[in-house]
Amino acid sequence: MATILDTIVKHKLTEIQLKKELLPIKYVEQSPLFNRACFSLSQALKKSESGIIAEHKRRSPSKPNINQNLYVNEVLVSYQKAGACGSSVLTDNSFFGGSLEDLQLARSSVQFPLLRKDFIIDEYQMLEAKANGADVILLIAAILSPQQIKNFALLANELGMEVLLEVHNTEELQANLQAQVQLIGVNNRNLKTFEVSTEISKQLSSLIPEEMVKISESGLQSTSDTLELREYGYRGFLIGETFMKTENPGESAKNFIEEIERKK
Ligand SMILES: O=P(O)(O)OC[C@@H](O)[C@@H](O)c1c[nH]c2ccccc12
Repeated sequence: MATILDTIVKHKLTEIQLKKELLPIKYVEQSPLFNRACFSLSQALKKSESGIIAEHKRRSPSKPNINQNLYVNEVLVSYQKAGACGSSVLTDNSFFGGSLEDLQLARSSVQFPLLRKDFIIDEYQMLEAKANGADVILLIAAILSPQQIKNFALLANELGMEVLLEVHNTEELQANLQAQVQLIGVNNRNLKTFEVSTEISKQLSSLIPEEMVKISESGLQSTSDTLELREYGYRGFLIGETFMKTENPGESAKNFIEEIERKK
């Protein structure tokens, strides 16, 4: 049976073909944002006590309505004020209700690292990420070959962006230890079944090379989750729904970060 990931990737392929016809790469590279210097998420996380990367996410395949009533620029400004290290902005439209315009609006609102959260399967999307304001791109091991990950990571680094490589099991991690990536994210959510458990972050932590910043992604609901994972070497915590499902995500992020600082 086709999983949701297969469906998303299939859809992306068509979408990218169309985009390449509408806007060839040479025009993407002419964006005023294309040559700017990027913010470093890995540096921000290393310096931070809380390590929170706060995500803007309206909906997802498993949650059709997280929060559709907010303005991305307002959410992002409040995340930065709350003391987040950076933000992740969903740019997939069909399955998550985001867009590249969201990323651009985010870029014009804040001065901290932005991750383009999408399903990257083609170099075109990396150029597009840079041209629309991203500092970091996500590469998902479950949908790419180790060779693609190596090549994509090199290109992203050449463009001045950092790479967050997302894995969900030992095989995906071990197959990609050669890639030049700055950040490794362990997704606590199995994208094939939607099950969530922080156990996977704990299990994989000791297999991640020291020089890569460890990030635990998804399903994090409380400060005790992040404080416990810090003991396993995690320095970054990617949180979407816990903040976005509230009326004021920035306020939720602020309370979360203040609580971490109090407990430490
Ligand atoms: O909303 P959560 O459970 O806090 O999760 C955030 C983030 O980790 C999640 O949105 C995510 C992780 N990897 C992805 C890949 C694609 C789309 C989304 C994601």
